[in-house]
Amino acid sequence: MLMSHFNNTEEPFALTAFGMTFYVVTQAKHSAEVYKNTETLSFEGFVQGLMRINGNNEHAIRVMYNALPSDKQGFPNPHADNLAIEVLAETCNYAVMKDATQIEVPLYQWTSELFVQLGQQVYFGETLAKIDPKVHQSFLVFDELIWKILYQYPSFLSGDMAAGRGEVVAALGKYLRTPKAERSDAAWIISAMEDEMVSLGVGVEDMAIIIFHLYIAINTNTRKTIFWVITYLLHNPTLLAIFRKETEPAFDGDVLVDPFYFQDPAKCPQVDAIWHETLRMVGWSASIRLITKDTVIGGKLMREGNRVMVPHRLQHFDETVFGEETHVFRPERWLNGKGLSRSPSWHPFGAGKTLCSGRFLARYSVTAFVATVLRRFDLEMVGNPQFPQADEGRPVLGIISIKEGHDYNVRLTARNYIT
Ligand code: HEM
Repeated sequence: MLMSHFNNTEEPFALTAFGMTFYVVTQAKHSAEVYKNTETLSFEGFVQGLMRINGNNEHAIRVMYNALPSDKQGFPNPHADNLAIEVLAETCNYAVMKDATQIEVPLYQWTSELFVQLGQQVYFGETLAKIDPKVHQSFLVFDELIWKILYQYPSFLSGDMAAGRGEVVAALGKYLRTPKAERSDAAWIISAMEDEMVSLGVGVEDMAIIIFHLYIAINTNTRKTIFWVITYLLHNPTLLAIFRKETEPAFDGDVLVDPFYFQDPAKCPQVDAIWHETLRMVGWSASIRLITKDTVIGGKLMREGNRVMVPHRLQHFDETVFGEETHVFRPERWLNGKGLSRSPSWHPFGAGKTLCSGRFLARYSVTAFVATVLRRFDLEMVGNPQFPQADEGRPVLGIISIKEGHDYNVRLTARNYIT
């Protein structure tokens, strides 16, 4: 009902929920005004609010938003881990091992746990998992309940979310107290952020919360995108075969030797189309800005102190832009040469100054993961599960979760044709 209300509305309008007013901007031309206006509409204001809710003190927030030193060095170079049946069985105690070549796992749980563990290892090395082997699970408890923060639920109703968050922040605190020499396998960005925060006088407790926000950014959306890509492929075996075939040249045997191969739409047009269509179907990105001074957008006066929201998901279902039946997963809509990915209505990663800085890494890691799984395993659904429902009612910061009880089992069988 809310969606149809939005769809029928051309001009920005105000929505008051839980005592807070949001101005909602549904038109691409008006959202461009929002992104361009960095003077009176602030993304930082929104994120700082999040930092406060998650426990950062004012000093830490202030120093994090002062200009940083300009002499930064290069970026880290994350790599993917190898997958094997034995590793799978060892790393997930819920997996049912059928024999030496076959295993069954609940797909959402498996992709989430595995990917968060990989992300954690790439950024924090081995140390964080040694400090708390269950930290990735605590994060997932928090991450599935993050909507309670976005809805500003009172603390007496958010104990479960806060407990998950508390465990991750506590582990990060212990990590930061561990002598640096004992965690030299951390990615450059973690180590550099820590050095800069120390030099700015940020205490360990605050550093842990700040790094927790990075942990969220790294892990929340990629794990879910992997689940949805695999789900769409499993429900369309022809497409799955195409994905596997197109990514084949990037492998030597079962080893991924050229992950950049399938980032190129000219070499892998179908992978490109599947990536975009998945983001379109399950992306719930909405840019939110704090209004720091009365501002007019699309002829509507927006009052200082409130927030303006651009719900990109609505624009992604606009049939005048994306073609017929936008509620149906149809990757071919991206193959029609109309340059849809450059459309002003296409914003799965937000836009403007705060466009997601992880968008290339996200595509790289999701496609590398899915291609590697398909290269090494035959994948099939166990039984005949219904298509999992997306939990559209709960806000997230990017990709939609599944509704509770909608996870389903898949069987992975090691492929033995590989040379
Ligand atoms: C499919 C995966 C992803 C999606 C859909 C996604 C989506 C988004 C969205 C919608 C925003 C807000 C932009 C705005 O309001 O203007 C954002 C911001 C951000 N994302 Fe992502 N993201 C993904 C993956 C990642 C990854 C893997 C990383 C890090 C490794 C990352 C790091 C960030 C950061 C640091 C910001 C804040 C940018 C800023 O303040 O300048 N994201 N992302």
